[in-house]
Amino acid sequence: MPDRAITELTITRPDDWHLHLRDGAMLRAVLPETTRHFERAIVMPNLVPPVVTAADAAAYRDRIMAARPVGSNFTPLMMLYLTEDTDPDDVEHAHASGIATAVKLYPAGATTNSSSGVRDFDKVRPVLDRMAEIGMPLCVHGEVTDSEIDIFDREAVFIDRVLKPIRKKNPDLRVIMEHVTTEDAVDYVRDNRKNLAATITTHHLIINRNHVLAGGIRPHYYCLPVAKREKHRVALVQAAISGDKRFFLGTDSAPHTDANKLQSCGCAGVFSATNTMSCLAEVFEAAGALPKLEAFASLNGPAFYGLPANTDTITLRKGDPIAYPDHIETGDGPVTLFDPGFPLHWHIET
Ligand SMILES: NC(=O)N[C@@H](CC(=O)O)C(=O)O
Ligand SMILES: [Zn+2]
Ligand SMILES: [Zn+2]
Repeated sequence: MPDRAITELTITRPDDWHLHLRDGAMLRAVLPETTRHFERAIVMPNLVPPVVTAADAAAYRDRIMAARPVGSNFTPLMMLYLTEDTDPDDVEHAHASGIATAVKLYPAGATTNSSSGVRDFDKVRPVLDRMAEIGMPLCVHGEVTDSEIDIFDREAVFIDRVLKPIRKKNPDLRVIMEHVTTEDAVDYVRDNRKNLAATITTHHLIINRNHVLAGGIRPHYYCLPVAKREKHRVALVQAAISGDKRFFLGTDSAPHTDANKLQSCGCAGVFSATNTMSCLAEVFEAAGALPKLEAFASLNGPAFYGLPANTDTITLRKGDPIAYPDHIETGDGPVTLFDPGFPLHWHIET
């Protein structure tokens, strides 16, 4: 039953546990879209070249801080991009000095700018062992890259072939499966109580693969992992609204210019920073779960990362449909905003 009776909701200010801010002109254009509603975000390290060392992360953090809008208290939480050459001592230094919050595992070739990622998972074992020892979380893009595995099966196969062996060898490692898209991933996280959590994106709560492919190809809905069947979207919504502490928001807002999206081989990524909170309010309202939005967007993430929840709040108020822009301008060209396909009535007051 939808929550029609609730028209106003005040929640702890949310955080985004999976965000792409890019760099340079794109960073300057997209950062205010996140800082308007969010207090903190885990910033993905897949720049070109990637953010690999503690020094890279410190320099990138400085560039983000310098790009913050005037008056913003936004805190970027930095992440190191795991390569086969990553030095465990540098990772420990980044963690101990507060420069980096987590490490990101991209299987080589799995997604945008992942060519420096991991091919041989045994080569990164010393880093993973050290992370388990010091309590530093590992975030994973959970898709295998083998060309013979169907793209719709790559997440489920990754769980069996890569994630299970890593977690078996390293049960103390805290792992976050990023942007889960399948019932299989939801079940795997639910069945494994210890040291495992998952982020869910806004768009995967709203679109299934028909939205991408039926009645014409929709490049702005193309992202990785690619949206799956409707039953998987429903499983993601159930996980998000459950209040289960192991599921939390990571928007995976991933800006690409329209020029890079709209071509014969277009980039993967959905840009949703601007309207994410309004979209989520619609999803939770439709599911009769508005009171669970705070756990998903503001409480479960910091709890898993061992950080305090924010002390500030935002208020969501239901009103006339909001006229969000269909794109934002950046120095690199326009970036199209995620279109949920339904009107957004929830205004965000900060
Ligand atoms: N999700 C995406 O489709 N794209 C992300 C990369 C990622 O998170 O896998 C990007 O950097 O553009
Ligand atoms: Zn990813
Ligand atoms: Zn991402």
